[in-house]
Amino acid sequence: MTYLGELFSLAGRTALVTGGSSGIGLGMAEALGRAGAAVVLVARRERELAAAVDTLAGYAVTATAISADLGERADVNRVIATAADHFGDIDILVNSAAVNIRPPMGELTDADWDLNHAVNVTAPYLLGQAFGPRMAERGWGRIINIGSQQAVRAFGNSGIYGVAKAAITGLTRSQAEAWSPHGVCVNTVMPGFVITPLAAPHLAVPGRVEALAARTMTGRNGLPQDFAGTTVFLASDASSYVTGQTIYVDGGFSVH
Ligand SMILES: NC(=O)c1ccc[n+]([C@@H]2O[C@H](COP(=O)([O-])OP(=O)(O)OC[C@H]3O[C@@H](n4cnc5c(N)ncnc54)[C@H](O)[C@@H]3O)[C@@H](O)[C@H]2O)c1
Ligand SMILES: O=C(O)[C@H](O)[C@@H](O)[C@H](O)[C@H](O)CO
Repeated sequence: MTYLGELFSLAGRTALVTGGSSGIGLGMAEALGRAGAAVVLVARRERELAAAVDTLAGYAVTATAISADLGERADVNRVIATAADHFGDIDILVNSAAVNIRPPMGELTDADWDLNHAVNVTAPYLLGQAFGPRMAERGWGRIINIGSQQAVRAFGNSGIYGVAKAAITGLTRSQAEAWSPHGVCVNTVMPGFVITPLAAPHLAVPGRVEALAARTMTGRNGLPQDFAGTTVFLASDASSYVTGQTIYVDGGFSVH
């Protein structure tokens, strides 16, 4: 194998990507698959999942899908119980599924809070609890949790989303402390503003997208493919001494 292959190849690895039917998760799944991993996508809608599997097949990526509502604990448990049936044990876990519930802070309901936490925090926690120890037993693994610049700043009407994203950075550090001694690296990727379906409310506001682009250093908003390199790095042997970290992939948004 070439030097770069030894560092970055994911051949023989299996990755599970939540939110893999759309946006950043789909971009990450494509990157993992094109670097050699077999990919299991988890999201709610079967039609979108099937389309994503087809898209990945176009890049010769081996992929399959599990339809599940990660806000429902029974569904999370089903994912945990069946994930290895497809391509074997999960070596790489990417937690990208999330919801952003946007009423003004004072108008949020208890149900909003519960859903926000179920999808954005509890599901990543439960999946980590299931797969992290198994990776540690096998002596190799990678967990990539998706945070957000909203972990460290208020941003529009999505206050409890920021609470969840701050929790994700803490979860990452605790998982890293627990499993890094056994070859499992755990990191948070922090997007800035990325053009995906989740960002639709911003896209609908005239001038908003341009204003957000101007707040980056690169002068443009993010796209799902901007996460490819960081994802392959964090999923591969190349990152074996990088763990517990909060890694911004945001065109400089967070430091501008
Ligand atoms: N787009 C941005 O600007 C931005 C910025 C910072 C962080 N992020 C984070 O990036 C990640 C991906 O977001 P995106 O922008 O690609 O959004 P997206 O809407 O394109 O994708 C979200 C994915 O999560 C899945 N999902 C949502 N609720 C689910 C549930 N209950 N059960 C199962 N799957 C569910 C959706 O099916 C979809 O596949 C999220 O963690 C998000 O918080 C996005
Ligand atoms: O940090 C973030 O998660 C983003 O900037 C978000 O606010 C999104 O861009 C948008 O709101 C879609 O959720």
